[in-house]
Amino acid sequence: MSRGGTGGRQRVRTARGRTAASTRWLERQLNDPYVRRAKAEGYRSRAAYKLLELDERFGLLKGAKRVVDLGIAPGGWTQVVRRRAPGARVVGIDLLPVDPIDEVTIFQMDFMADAAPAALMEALGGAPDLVLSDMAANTVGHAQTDALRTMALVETAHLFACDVLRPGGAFVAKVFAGGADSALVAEMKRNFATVKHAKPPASRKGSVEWFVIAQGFKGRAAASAGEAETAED
Ligand SMILES: C[S@@+](CC[C@H](N)C(=O)[O-])C[C@H]1O[C@@H](n2cnc3c(N)ncnc32)[C@H](O)[C@@H]1O
Repeated sequence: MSRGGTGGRQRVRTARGRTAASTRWLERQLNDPYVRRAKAEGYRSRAAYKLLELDERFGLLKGAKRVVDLGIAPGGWTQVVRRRAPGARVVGIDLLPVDPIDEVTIFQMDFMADAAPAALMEALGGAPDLVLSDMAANTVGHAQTDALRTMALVETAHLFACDVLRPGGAFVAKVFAGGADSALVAEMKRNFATVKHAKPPASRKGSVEWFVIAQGFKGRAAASAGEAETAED
């Protein structure tokens, strides 16, 4: 009886906490110029502006013919790709369902599943010029665990990119807490001509989100040589 009573109070407190959090979220949405712009310009998410800004700075989409979008939902980044690289073949994957986007193949699937890379590549029909990853692991509220889970996604996305990109291609991934860890950056530097970190203006100042931009893929031979070296270390 007393346990039930305490649980009841706990539930009320949790529900109140949730209501306060959703009120704050709603206020932030209403005051966010990127949310208003996304609505006016027909983008599904404010995240679209992050890719637009990264593209302005790094010229990622110029001439892109094949693009993979990891963590595509709800589709803002892919809309940017479709507008900036019309005619590009785009495939995307997400745990969540995504409303269809013209001429884009979308898998509702875990990117970490063994079958995911082959499914993406079969639908793409050739080596991509660009692999994008805006994936973020669902947070569990424990900072270290959350960072590790997101880093696992970035590492897997990087391995995938090195397996499939055409030479000269590029890889962009969301990372947390100031950047990719130093071992991963070193690995990327072996595989790409340039590796930079950026925080586009559309990325909320208070968030720990950054992006790593690796351009000029050196080709699978360089990537495999790096793997062999690491195995011998
Ligand atoms: C920030 S959202 C992407 C927003 C998107 N770039 C846009 O512009 O609309 C991150 C997405 O990554 C997805 N995600 C996280 N882990 C994933 C996984 N293992 N496989 C596939 N998608 C994943 C989440 O479901 C979420 O929809």
